[in-house]
Amino acid sequence: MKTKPLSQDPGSKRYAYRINKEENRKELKHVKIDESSLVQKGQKIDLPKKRYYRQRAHSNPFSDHQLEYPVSPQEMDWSKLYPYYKDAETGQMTKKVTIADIGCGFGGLMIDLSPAFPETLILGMEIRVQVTNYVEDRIIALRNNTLSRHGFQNINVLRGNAMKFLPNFFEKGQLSKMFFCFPDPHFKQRKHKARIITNTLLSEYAYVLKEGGVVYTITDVKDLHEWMVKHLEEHPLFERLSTEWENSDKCVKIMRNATEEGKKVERKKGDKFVACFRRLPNPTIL
Ligand SMILES: C[S@@+](CC[C@H](N)C(=O)[O-])C[C@H]1O[C@@H](n2cnc3c(N)ncnc32)[C@H](O)[C@@H]1O
Repeated sequence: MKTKPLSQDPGSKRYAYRINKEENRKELKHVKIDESSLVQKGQKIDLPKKRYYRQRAHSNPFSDHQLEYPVSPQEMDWSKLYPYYKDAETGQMTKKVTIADIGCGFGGLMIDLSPAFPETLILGMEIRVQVTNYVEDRIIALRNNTLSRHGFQNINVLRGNAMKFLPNFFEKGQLSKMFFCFPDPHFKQRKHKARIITNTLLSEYAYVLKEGGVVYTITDVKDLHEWMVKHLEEHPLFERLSTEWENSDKCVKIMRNATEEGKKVERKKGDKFVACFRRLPNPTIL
């Protein structure tokens, strides 16, 4: 007889934990947590525990996942993700997302970028369901636990496939920074097409990035680093930034140490290869 995975077995601890967190998430995901909300009154929300959100290491970016996405950026209701930035009178957002962490994993980068860019909206996009749920729960807890100083209102996560739907979420030239931290290496040659940096995808990234915007990449896999550098260098709308630039940029510093994968590499004393590229101006068409 086939046994149910732990996450679906009503008797398991993980099942109970997930149900409990899901109810909390449903209630708090889209609300502006403020002094009047129930969770206030000095109550802290525990940070989520990763072990209850386990799922497969990879999700096929070519599968037809059941993903929600807007038909165009104008249809996207950002106030659900950043309720703090919705103008109460006009109902309009006061800011747009300008930093994206592509394949954000467990969200460590956003959490460190949040106080470094307190006036900027930052979005993580992640394809795996349970990992996205973890980041949502982490942000709910952090927002609640730093209520008095309005902490972490400027970050959030979306479940989405960045290889398919970025132009549905972002207008042309909307982003100023895109991060690709420790992307899945897809080692085998026949899997290279699943890498998140390819010629075609770079044109989409160039579309959503503003002129002068920056693509940040970091990986511990030398072959992937060389692949990303090669494709970015070959693309007419990107130019590599110097090592001096990298050493003086605060995001590079954060990116080296903030992400969960980066911390793993650090513990194993592995290499970290960094490459950053500036989005060049569009050529004038004569
Ligand atoms: C190796 S992990 C790195 C996570 C994080 N950036 C870090 O450094 O800790 C790569 C992540 O990218 C996500 N991912 C892969 N392809 C994706 C896609 N097409 N769209 C969104 N996320 C994707 C994976 O689910 C995984 O969580």
